[in-house]
Amino acid sequence: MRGEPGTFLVDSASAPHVQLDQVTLRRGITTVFQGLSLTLAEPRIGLIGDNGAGKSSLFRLICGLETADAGSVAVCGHDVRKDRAKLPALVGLMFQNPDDQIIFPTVVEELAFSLSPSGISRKEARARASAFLAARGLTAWADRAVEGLSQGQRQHVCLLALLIAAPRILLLDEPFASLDLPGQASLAADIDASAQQVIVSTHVLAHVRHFDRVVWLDRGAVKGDGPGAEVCAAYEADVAARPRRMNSVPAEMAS
Ligand SMILES: Nc1ncnc2c1ncn2[C@@H]1O[C@H](COP(=O)(O)OP(=O)(O)OP(=O)(O)O)[C@@H](O)[C@H]1O
Repeated sequence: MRGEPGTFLVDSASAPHVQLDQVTLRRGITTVFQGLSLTLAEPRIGLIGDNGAGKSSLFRLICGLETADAGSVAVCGHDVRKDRAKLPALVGLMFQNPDDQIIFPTVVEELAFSLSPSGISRKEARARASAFLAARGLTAWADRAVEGLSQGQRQHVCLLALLIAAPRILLLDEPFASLDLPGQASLAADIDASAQQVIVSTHVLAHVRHFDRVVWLDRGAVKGDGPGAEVCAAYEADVAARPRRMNSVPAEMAS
């Protein structure tokens, strides 16, 4: 159900949703968003766009890691600036780089830490983390040193840490990037099966083409917004029509 361009009307106040109202965000000398308004309420949403379009910045705003210079960001009706204590139960981010997320030396400790906002004891958290790994056939991972895992395995740990915390909204920032094919299939199944709202940023359109909604960001603005098949096709056509880059310098840096 659509309202103004780029916005959706939320059917139920209790459904997980994110609302940005006239958001301006500057990072360093870059204005990433200027007056961006967006309502994200569908259960599965893809986020696509060129390098530097603002996908990670949008996620950082939603989970309170960045503060808007103007405008407001609300998650499930809670202003992210004012209701910070409520955020862990509402929204979680799987970082693009696992090393930005993982802080504990072993897998089980990292997962147990994800449960700390729930207020349970460390012992109970560790027991639940162990049981969670066992239920997924990953008992052998529990005491493994995170630094001894591959990049893709660390990315998997980040996903597990998010799943065990079970916030109402999962933000996955290029989650497929380092995964092998079985890992990608497993993650896609996890996303499909998730009871939570899942918003996925990716450069691999096959992972979001079937979503009911995909948002295409272009230099901080919404350039396409609608069914995944349509928006992905429009983005591909746009890319195909551009002059081919002579080297790998991003367009924003080439001018
Ligand atoms: N730490 C930072 N300090 C200053 N500017 C930043 C920082 N991180 C990103 N930016 C700028 O913010 C803009 C948006 O970057 P962002 O990382 O959100 O894009 P993205 O769409 O996630 O890109 P990618 O697909 O490469 O991950 C870019 O112009 C980038 O140069």
